[in-house]
Amino acid sequence: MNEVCVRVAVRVRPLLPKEVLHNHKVCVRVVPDSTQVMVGTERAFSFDHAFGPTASQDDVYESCVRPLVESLVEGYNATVFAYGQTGSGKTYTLRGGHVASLLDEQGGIIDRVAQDVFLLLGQKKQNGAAQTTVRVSYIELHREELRDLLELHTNHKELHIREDDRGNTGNNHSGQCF
Ligand SMILES: Nc1ncnc2c1ncn2[C@@H]1O[C@H](COP(=O)(O)OP(=O)(O)OP(=O)(O)O)[C@@H](O)[C@H]1O
Repeated sequence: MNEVCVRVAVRVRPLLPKEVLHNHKVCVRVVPDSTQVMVGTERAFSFDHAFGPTASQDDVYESCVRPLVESLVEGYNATVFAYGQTGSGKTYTLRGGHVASLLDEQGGIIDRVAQDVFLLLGQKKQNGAAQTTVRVSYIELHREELRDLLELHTNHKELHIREDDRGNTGNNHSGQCF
C-alpha cells in the first residue's frame, strides 16, 4: 500500500432479486482490470479500488482493509467507513450478509477485522511483544442521537462523544471521557 492517507474504494452491488423482477437496469459498471467505473456509457470515474458485483467480501477486505489491520497492530490509527445511499450495500460490506453469522464467505469487514486483530496480536505475543488490551465500542449515531449497540438499555441521553485537545475522540459511556 502506498503512502496516501485517504483511499477511496467504490463497490457496485449486484441487482437484488426484486430489482431484477421489476426490470431495473444496471447503470454503473466497473471497467475490467481497472479501478474506474463508468456511469452510463460516457462518464468514467477513477478510484483507488473498484469492485464489481462479482467481487467477494474477501476481495474487498484483502485489498482495502487487511493492510490497515497490519498497520494497526504496529501502532498506527486507521479508520474504515462506508458511505452511500440507502440500500447501496454499506451494512452488507461492513457487517456481512447475515445477521449473527459466523465468519463465512459473506462475513463482513467487522468480522474479518476482529479475527485478524486477535490473530496478529497473538503472533506478536508469541514473538515476545508486551501484553495488549483491546477495547471495543459499537455506537449508532442517528439523527444526532447516540445509541450504544453493545448496551441497548443505556439511555441515549447519557452518551456523548467528546474530543480532547489532541483530537482523540471517545464516549463517556465506555469510560473514555475526555
Ligand atoms: N455485494 C453484495 N452482494 C449481494 N447482496 C448485496 C451486496 N451488497 C448489498 N447487498 C444486499 O442489498 C441489500 C441492501 O444492502 P444494505 O442493507 O447493506 O444497504 P445499506 O447501504 O446498509 O442501506 P441503509 O443505508 O438503508 O441501511 C441487502 O439485501 C443486502 O444483502
